[in-house]
Amino acid sequence: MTTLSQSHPSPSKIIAPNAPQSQDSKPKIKVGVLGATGTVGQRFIVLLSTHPWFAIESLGASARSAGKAYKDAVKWKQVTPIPSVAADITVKECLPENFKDCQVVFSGLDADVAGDIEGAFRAAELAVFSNAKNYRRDPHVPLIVPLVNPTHLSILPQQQRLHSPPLSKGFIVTNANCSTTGCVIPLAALEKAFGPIESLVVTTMQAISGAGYPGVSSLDILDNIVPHIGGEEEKIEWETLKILGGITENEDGLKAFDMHSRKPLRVSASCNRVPVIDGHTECVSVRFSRRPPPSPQQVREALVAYTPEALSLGCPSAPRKTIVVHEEPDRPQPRLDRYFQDGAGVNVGRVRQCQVLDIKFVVLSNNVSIGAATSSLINAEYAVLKGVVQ
Ligand SMILES: NC(=O)C1=CN([C@@H]2O[C@H](COP(=O)(O)OP(=O)(O)OC[C@H]3O[C@@H](n4cnc5c(N)ncnc54)[C@H](OP(=O)(O)O)[C@@H]3O)[C@@H](O)[C@H]2O)C=CC1
Ligand SMILES: N[C@@H](CC(=O)OP(=O)(O)O)C(=O)O
Repeated sequence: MTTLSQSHPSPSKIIAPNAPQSQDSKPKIKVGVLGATGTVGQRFIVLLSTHPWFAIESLGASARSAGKAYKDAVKWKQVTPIPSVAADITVKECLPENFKDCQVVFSGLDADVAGDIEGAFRAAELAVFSNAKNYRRDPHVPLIVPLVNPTHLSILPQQQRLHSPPLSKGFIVTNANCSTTGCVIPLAALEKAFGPIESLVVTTMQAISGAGYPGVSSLDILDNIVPHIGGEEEKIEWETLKILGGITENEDGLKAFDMHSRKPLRVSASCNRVPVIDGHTECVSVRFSRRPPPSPQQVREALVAYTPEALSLGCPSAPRKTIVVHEEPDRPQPRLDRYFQDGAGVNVGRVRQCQVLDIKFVVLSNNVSIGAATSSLINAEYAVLKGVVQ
């Protein structure tokens, strides 16, 4: 259910040139993929097969797939062939003892099972980078969009200390819902340049691949729009606050996410499923706290100038251009723009004045790449560079 376009740029074209030599010259870190046969799992396999720091060691999925060679277990939907480094690996059940040679696991697990499995892997001292929603609301688990708030990793020592027994290497880091991710990256750029955003109204047009494989039935989605995606609007509304909020230290010395460390941001989201294979499009309107608000041209310049720490630090999977701003009146479009930079950045267009709030624009993000697997990878790269994963 993914990536049917023929226009994938080669991953080598997006590798940032500034990855520190010290990491490149070290032995590769052995990693596992949980949910390796799924939509997100397949994207992990493609990205990891050429990764400069990580090497695929183990693959996990359900009991239905366990015991089979990966190439026989997976319904491969990528436009490139199954990478040879993964094709003959025997898929295992998602039990920590099957992943004991890994330092890191990436999870593309179905949310029905991700909670228990990821918790068991953390308890077994594995570093877990998850796409699933299960731990996102946990007050000790960072919810990280790597091009926005990687510094929230600083809560991990507390997560490890509060675990019983305390952990030395195991932890869980989550990334956000794919629609939240696409929206929050331009918002972060705007807040950096112009201060707090007071209100946000967002309407999404979400791709079919967001629902995994086999996903939405063809009879439901062809020639149609489905104006409901269960739980999605609520996730966008609270995840945005956790990501853009700060971390404070309470009187008891414990760190806590502070979703309201700034003037509370009011968010209203409306979510729709549309007959597009990959790429979520979102129509966004914002009101700034600061008066007068920035002009559309100032907004365009701020979006283009946004440079996240993940890029300047040298995370190899960080896109060179975090936000591409289109000038054409009919861009971005999923079919034309979703694979630019291998889907690792976001595309913004139609930046203009809003007669109700201040500014409105359209954002397109690749839900399977920056909305899922690529974000997990950059989170892990950042953690390596910060010495959190050794
Ligand atoms: N698709 C997207 O755009 C995004 C998805 N996500 C999240 O990422 C996760 C994966 O999504 P997606 O790839 O779309 O889902 P898929 O349905 O395509 O894949 C689910 C994966 O979970 C595995 N699985 C299912 N049941 C079990 C089990 N009992 N034990 C072990 N493994 C199991 C499946 O293995 P098997 O093949 O053996 O059944 C498969 O590998 C979900 O939590 C989703 O919400 C987040 C952001 C974006
Ligand atoms: N619900 C999203 C994808 C997803 O799985 O989101 P989450 O990880 O927040 O459950 C979509 O359908 O496009």
